[in-house]
Amino acid sequence: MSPRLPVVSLAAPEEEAARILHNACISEGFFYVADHGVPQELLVATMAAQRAFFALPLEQKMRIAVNKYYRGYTPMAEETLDPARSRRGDTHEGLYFGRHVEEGSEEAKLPLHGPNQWPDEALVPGYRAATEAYWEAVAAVGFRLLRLLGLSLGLGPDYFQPHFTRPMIALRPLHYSGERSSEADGLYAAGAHTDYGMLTLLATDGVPGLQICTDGTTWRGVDPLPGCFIVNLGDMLCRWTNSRYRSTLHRVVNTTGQERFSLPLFFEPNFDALVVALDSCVEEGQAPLFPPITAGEHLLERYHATHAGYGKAAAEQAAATAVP
Ligand SMILES: O=C(O)CCC(=O)C(=O)O
Ligand SMILES: [Fe+2]
Repeated sequence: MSPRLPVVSLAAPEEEAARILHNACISEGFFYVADHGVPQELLVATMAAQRAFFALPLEQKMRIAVNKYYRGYTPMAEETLDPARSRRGDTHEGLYFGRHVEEGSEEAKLPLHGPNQWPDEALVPGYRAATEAYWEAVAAVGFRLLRLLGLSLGLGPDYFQPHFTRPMIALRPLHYSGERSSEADGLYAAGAHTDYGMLTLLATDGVPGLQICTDGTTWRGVDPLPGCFIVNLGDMLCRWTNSRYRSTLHRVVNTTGQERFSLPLFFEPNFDALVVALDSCVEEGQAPLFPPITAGEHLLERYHATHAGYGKAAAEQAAATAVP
């Protein structure tokens, strides 16, 4: 059995939790978060709502197909997370929900910002209420982790806060089909990838499938730990820390023939947050490994590379916001 990932308890004193977090971030880049305060009933209700939504006929789901703000439904195989190794799209469908941004507002001119699309209340009663409550509760856990991240880097608990005043937090309920993955056929539930952003907070329905690769060669399964989130770092935090903190390669492989549901929440900064290597992470006399980039540009680049439907939506949005 592979050694268990580190556990960061949010009930521990912050300095102690930050130490454990630091060690996890420089080694596995994946860890569990315990004592997070999100009620189990809320998780259960949100999972049940997703099951009900994904069970709808495709035609109903397509009524809220992903829009130019990148909110809404993405059908099976729309995403290919590892185009180099995949021969078909990944065997999952999903939904994107972000922070609500009013249509026509200044903020809605930014790519990825706009109103969410919700399924018809009559078709999936309680869906919106559960999903919104879950979004809020898990985003709050993200803010707790943000304090610990600042502390873990010796920058103080409030260091990252100013970059998260209009955050691009996105919840993405996922449904994986029961189709078995096959490396030989280039078929994955979710192809190997690193996450794009800052932090990902994941809850699953307990069906195994998530695997991580920390040494460049071997894959090991990450089992869900009851009552905990699985949290990992994305490339944005890797850039910010000049690769001190790791964004670890992971994938989802269906070895059981069972369907699977998961709820990743991508905890991302403001669109215009400048992601530039922290001085404390760059050796004297050395150049940073990555040029500065805004969080928004970075995310757009990455979404573009993996989503079939996204190029069109992004182009539409860019054309709509272009200054003549
Ligand atoms: O469903 C999972 O276990 C992982 C999903 C994932 O890696 C992602 O959405 O980025
Ligand atoms: Fe991921």
